[in-house]
Amino acid sequence: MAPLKVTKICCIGAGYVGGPTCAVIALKCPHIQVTIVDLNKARIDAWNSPDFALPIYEPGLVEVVRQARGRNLFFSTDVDKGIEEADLIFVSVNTPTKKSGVGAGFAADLNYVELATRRIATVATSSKIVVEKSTVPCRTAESMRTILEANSRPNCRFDILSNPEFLAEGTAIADLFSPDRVLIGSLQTQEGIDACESLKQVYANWVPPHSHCRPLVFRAVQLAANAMLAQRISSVNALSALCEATGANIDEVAHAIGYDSRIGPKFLKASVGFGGSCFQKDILNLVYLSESCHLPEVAAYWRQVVEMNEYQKRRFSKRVVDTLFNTITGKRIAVLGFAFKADTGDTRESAAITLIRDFQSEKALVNIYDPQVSHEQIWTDLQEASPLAPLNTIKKQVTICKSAIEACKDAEAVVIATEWKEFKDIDWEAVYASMNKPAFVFDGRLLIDADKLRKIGFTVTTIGRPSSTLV
Ligand SMILES: NC(=O)c1ccc[n+]([C@@H]2O[C@H](COP(=O)([O-])OP(=O)(O)OC[C@H]3O[C@@H](n4cnc5c(N)ncnc54)[C@H](O)[C@@H]3O)[C@@H](O)[C@H]2O)c1
Ligand SMILES: O=c1ccn([C@@H]2O[C@H](COP(=O)(O)OP(=O)(O)O[C@H]3O[C@H](CO)[C@@H](O)[C@H](O)[C@H]3O)[C@@H](O)[C@H]2O)c(=O)[nH]1
Repeated sequence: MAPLKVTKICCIGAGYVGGPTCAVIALKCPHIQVTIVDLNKARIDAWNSPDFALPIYEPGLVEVVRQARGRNLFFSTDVDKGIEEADLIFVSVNTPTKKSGVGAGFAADLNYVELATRRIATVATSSKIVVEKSTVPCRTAESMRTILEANSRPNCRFDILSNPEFLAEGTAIADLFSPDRVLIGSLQTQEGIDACESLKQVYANWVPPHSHCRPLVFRAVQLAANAMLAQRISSVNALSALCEATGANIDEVAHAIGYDSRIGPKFLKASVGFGGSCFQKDILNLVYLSESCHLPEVAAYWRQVVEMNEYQKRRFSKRVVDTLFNTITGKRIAVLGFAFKADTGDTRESAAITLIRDFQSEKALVNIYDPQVSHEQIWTDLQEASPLAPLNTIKKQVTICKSAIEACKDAEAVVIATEWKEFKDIDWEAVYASMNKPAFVFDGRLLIDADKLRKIGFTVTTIGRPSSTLV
């Protein structure tokens, strides 16, 4: 039998991966009906909102949804109908770090994957290709297969594929339009190979053959890729501490290192610490996998990447306090940026959350501005970071502002926590005029022209460079 030609796709999970990924599939494959389903009604309503106020901010996403929605792209809370109608189903649900039980704090919580799989088994009355898109540990496909086969109806077969997603937030649409690679894993049976071919044909609508559809040999490849990327940042951040202590400049060091073609120039930007929903979670997962395989030295090696990241955040907060004459009690600090990186509204594991919690515990007053993160999200994150403090108490210390200029007014210090381009172009003369003196700027993202700001009168502290008095 020839491989199935996919005509209807369902994606379970309308989040940062499921939404953009399947919206792009719909755009590029007008002959395929794509339905993205989620249990979260508010999220689906936002995807369907008449004014395209989508639940996710991603450059280029609105344009994609605008073209495909209502044509061959649909968003729905009717999970069962989506499953029933589809011939290929992406499982793109969240896999957060487990909070309790065996592996708490390290292992991935696979409960959402299992629930989605069980739902497919319960609802499906015809054969399906089920694609594991979420980041999951090795052998999850086998578990899914066991659940599906144990519960399937007669004449209903399920072929399971692994197809990890490598998009980065902020550049998701560009990454999806031109992926570096598409990996697909399947059983090496004729049915598995055919299912793989069916998914390949979907991607072949826009991904050039040289970059697509390499067979997946090791499901942990995504954990490995993320661990290597995060390790690069922790390495450069460790060097940034040395640069601050010795009088070197991390940007110059990174630039020089990047000329070595074996190292390359990308992902060498020192920062206040990496964030996002993936790096920490995936490394902790790798630590767990290493420990489960009785490889404690390997586990310790990867754990150190996360510890260095925590150290980097702590070090930065301490530098702010030290520079402001060893106390920030009652002082107003403007934090510019709350998202974990620029061009996203996502705040998961954002370094800004840790910095603000540190400033709060030093009894500072904090003004926050971010161009994309909702106020509601900021309050939720701050409450989660300080669970013992009532929200009202937090609100007495923290103010969310409508612009960077407003946040900086009457502040003693400005802290750049996210590299939003607009912070580069602020009227820094006006900011200086509105601040208390001496006016300090702490650049946690190597974003601003420190010399220009010093000329205006600011005392500038930049990650990976010695303090201004030494420059
Ligand atoms: N965010 C990224 O940049 C990124 C990139 C690559 C891979 N990943 C991986 O992709 C997966 C999804 O990540 P995300 O950031 O999109 O998560 P997310 O939390 O933004 O979205 C997951 C969605 O799944 C929904 N969901 C959970 N269980 C469901 C069920 N049984 N039925 C229907 N809907 C259900 C949730 O309501 C949520 O809206 C994770 O495994 C993650 O590690 C994420
Ligand atoms: O030189 C750098 C590059 C990144 N970062 C920080 O690292 C974090 C992660 O950035 P990035 O990797 O660009 O974003 P993510 O959306 O987390 O994407 C990562 O995680 C995804 C989920 O697994 C993968 O699909 C992507 O390939 C992988 O890059 C952010 O806080 C960045 O600010 C730095 O500090 N310095």
